[in-house]
Amino acid sequence: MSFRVPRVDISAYVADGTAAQRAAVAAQIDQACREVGFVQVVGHGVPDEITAAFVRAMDAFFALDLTTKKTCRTPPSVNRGYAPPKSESLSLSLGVESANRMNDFFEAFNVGATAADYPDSPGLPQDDYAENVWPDVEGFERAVSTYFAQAGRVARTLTGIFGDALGLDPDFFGSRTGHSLDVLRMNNYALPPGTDVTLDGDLTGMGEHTDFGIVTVLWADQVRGLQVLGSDGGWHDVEPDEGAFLVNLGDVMARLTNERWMSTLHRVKPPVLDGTIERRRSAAYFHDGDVDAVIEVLPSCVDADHPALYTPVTVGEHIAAKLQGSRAGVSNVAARRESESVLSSRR
Ligand SMILES: O=C(O)CCC(=O)C(=O)O
Ligand SMILES: [Fe+2]
Repeated sequence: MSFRVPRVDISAYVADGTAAQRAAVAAQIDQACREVGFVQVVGHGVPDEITAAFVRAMDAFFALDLTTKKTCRTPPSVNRGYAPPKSESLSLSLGVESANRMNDFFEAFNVGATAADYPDSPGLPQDDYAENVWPDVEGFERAVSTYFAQAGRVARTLTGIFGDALGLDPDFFGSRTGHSLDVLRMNNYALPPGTDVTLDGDLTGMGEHTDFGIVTVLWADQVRGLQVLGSDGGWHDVEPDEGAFLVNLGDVMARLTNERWMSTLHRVKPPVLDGTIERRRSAAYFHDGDVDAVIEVLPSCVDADHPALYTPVTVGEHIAAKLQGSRAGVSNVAARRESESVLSSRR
């Protein structure tokens, strides 16, 4: 069976679609989430100019010299600012050492929702809703913030569809995402000119991982590199369709649905060309949910044949354990179910 990421047009939810049109979208999303965990989403309504200006801003930042970029670093406990190449190891978010004991070579820049963005939720923990650091790049903050708002709007449209697809109370996601921990991670997979990749062995752009939250809205250029683990046990190259966002579910959805929906393993291995890698960029918007929202298996997803696979956890506890792995290098021992699937994919 060939691997394919289904394509779904969500415009019935972005504009005023009829009930029948929306039901058809929800049914397609349900099928994609059960079978693949990744979806090519079109009809999202994000204007091309906003994405193009965002990508230009991202390029301008990554073009700065390393010393300048490093002035935008934050401590590992704060998921903001610049992460230099090899400072993170995504497979440790699952409690698995990277296959070659090398950290991931991507560099990243993170921005996220701050406490000030949620004036109706006083007293949010400062580390989780930290202030952003902005580089001194003309127009960067405006272009990135504009895109951030659009990607967040798409993520919230998607949770509306998820609620319908799962037959939940219309307020289910709204009441768990009023002060959602949202982060936009801009990724640059590039090596300094002249790096001989054969010396570095089996190079990892970004180690195998599942995303942590509810849903991820990914923009990526069309350079190959992203690979998704199929139900056949093989890794498959996936690129976003022209004008589409690649959307995937994170662990919060696997927990809620008792794995009826999939938080699918993926990794990045940029192609090697003439002894070095071809540069690749992506930007992942993570919509994770409120830090204090309790995530427990939906009663509708449990029966005699499907006992609950997870105990309740707050979004904050879950994300903190994951970030301890990827950003601070402390292997996540709580991710037993996920690490088993990584290890079996290596056999
Ligand atoms: O670069 C990509 O295409 C994927 C990035 C990713 O998986 C992530 O940032 O979590
Ligand atoms: Fe990811």
